[in-house]
Amino acid sequence: MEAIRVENLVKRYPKALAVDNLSFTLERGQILGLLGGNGAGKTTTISMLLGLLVPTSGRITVLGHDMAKNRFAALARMNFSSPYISLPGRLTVRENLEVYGHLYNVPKLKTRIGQLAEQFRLTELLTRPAGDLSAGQKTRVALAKSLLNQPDLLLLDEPTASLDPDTGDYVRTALEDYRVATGASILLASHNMAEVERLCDHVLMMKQGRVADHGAPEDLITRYGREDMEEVFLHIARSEAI
Ligand SMILES: Nc1ncnc2c1ncn2[C@@H]1O[C@H](COP(=O)(O)OP(=O)(O)OP(=O)(O)O)[C@@H](O)[C@H]1O
Repeated sequence: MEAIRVENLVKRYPKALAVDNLSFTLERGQILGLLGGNGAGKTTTISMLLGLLVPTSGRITVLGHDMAKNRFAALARMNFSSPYISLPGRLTVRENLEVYGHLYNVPKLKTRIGQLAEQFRLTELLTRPAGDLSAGQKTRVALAKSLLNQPDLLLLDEPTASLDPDTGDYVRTALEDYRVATGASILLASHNMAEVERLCDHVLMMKQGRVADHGAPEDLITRYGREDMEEVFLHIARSEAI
């Protein structure tokens, strides 16, 4: 059974067809990269996978559950981080993690928060209001929050966009370790092609809401006769074809 199965997914806004008949699967234990230029439909797709947006049509199955009928069963076993969703700013970092921990019914919450604070270098920040943190510090809190319930499926929208190179590298290692330790599946939307090459087993290149191409990063690089995923991305993004 796949972690995610998306079939003929469509999201039509009044003035934009954001997702246009999208189909893909994420195999268990794999990391799938969702790539595409600005406005390609990545965030809209992730929002539908999370049940935050209702699809215009199509079907989403997450961890065996049809999201239209049984999304709470799936949501309990998944989590996400996104720069577009901010944590309550007046609550401290610890209070934020406690609120989410209770929502997810996390056992031994204090210990879990301590582990994640250490892992994401947040220990010194636990008593600070979340709203006062820098962009990179907020990102680390969002990542800690995303692992609170030890999800089987993690949806990450540009997880390292605001991190300095050292912290970005550290976070990528943490995500790899989490996947190896738990067998979790990860969907990763990213504009960082070096990150995609390092982390992703498979990538899906979106353009105007559709799949422009897909494959393992090394296969795409060979197929397009390029040096790296940055070049493959530019080639697909600049070509006329979808
Ligand atoms: N709430 C909304 N209402 C109307 N149109 C929207 C809304 N959200 C997104 N869109 C449109 O849907 C399309 C896809 O946007 P989306 O945010 O999914 O792209 P993206 O691939 O995540 O882009 P980026 O890399 O810039 O974050 C765009 O044309 C955008 O203008």
